Amino acid sequence: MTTPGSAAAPADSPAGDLLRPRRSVLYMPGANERALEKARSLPTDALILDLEDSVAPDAKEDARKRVAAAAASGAYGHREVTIRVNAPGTPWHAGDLRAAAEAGPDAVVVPKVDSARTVREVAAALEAAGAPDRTAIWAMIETPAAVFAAREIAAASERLTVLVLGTNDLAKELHAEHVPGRAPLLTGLSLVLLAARATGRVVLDGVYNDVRNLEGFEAETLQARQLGFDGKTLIHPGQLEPCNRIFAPAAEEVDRSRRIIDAFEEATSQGRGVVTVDGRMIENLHVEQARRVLALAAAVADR
Ligand SMILES: CC(C)(COP(=O)(O)OP(=O)(O)OC[C@H]1O[C@@H](n2cnc3c(N)ncnc32)[C@H](O)[C@@H]1OP(=O)(O)O)[C@@H](O)C(=O)NCCC(=O)NCCSC(=O)C[C@H](O)C(=O)O
Ligand SMILES: [Mg+2]
Repeated sequence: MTTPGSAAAPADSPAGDLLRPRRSVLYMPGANERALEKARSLPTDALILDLEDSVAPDAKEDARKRVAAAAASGAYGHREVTIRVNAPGTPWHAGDLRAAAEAGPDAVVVPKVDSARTVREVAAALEAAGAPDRTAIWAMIETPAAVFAAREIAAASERLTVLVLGTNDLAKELHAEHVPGRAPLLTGLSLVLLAARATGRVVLDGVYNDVRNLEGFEAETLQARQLGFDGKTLIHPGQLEPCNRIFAPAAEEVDRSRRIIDAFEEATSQGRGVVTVDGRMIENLHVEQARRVLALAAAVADR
């Protein structure tokens, strides 16, 4: 499978779809009609219509109907629309999967996945319920067992395209604290990133809970980009602008990428395999990185 974001992946292949920008991925409570309505005009790359933690048990059935109708409505334009079902083992899981299969969202987000077997069971349930081929599985990695099994989880099904960190649950399971810099979570974040890259999957960072603290949010989002995440999951519209900005290639990065490609092409035409740009060594691997930046910038510009 081609690495996500590889400029070489054809646009109409499954790997090509992995180039789709997923800088910002906004959760919204499935029972909140106002939020479902508002999302139609928000500048988010993707939406997670939530049936799990943000919906009270008494509201689950009603939320399922609202979310299925929203996902089937076609009202969200370029935004990728996903449904987060309740976790395997809960009374709502099977019904949520059937409703999602019928609605045909871009993806079904499965929380508390802890093994490859769970992914295979979800894939089989979606098949049995007649889900369209285009409906992918996004697996949430939010337990220590899932972190250790992340590579097998990622490779368990062709439908599985994205790993999503559940950092609130992971911190809870670890008995860890949420601190600036996220030292207690870094091992887990890195293992999931490695699993995603080893299997050619997209990987999204977890949420930042302090919705009024934009300075803290920006610092964490920058860290996520530097670590290698493709985007971040969000809980409030106020987090969209900084997240989209931080995860999009900056103008200087695009300019430098063009210069790297031009300089390397000129060097190879003269029989050289290495060159410097702005005083730094450039080899073919840097050209591949530069092509990926340009492909991502073009995909973002299409928005
Ligand atoms: C966090 C919130 C409860 C804050 O709500 P509130 O204080 O009411 O926000 P505002 O008054 O600032 O809202 C301003 C307007 O924006 C709309 N809004 C707010 N949030 C959203 C949203 N997520 N999507 C769409 N629209 C939103 C409000 O309706 C206001 O609109 P208007 O009426 O026009 O003024 C709230 O933001 C919220 O509920 N967020 C989502 C919470 C959620 O989905 N949680 C579950 C997912 S996170 C998770 O589970 C993590 C994972 O599993 C893990 O383990 O880490
Ligand atoms: Mg969670």
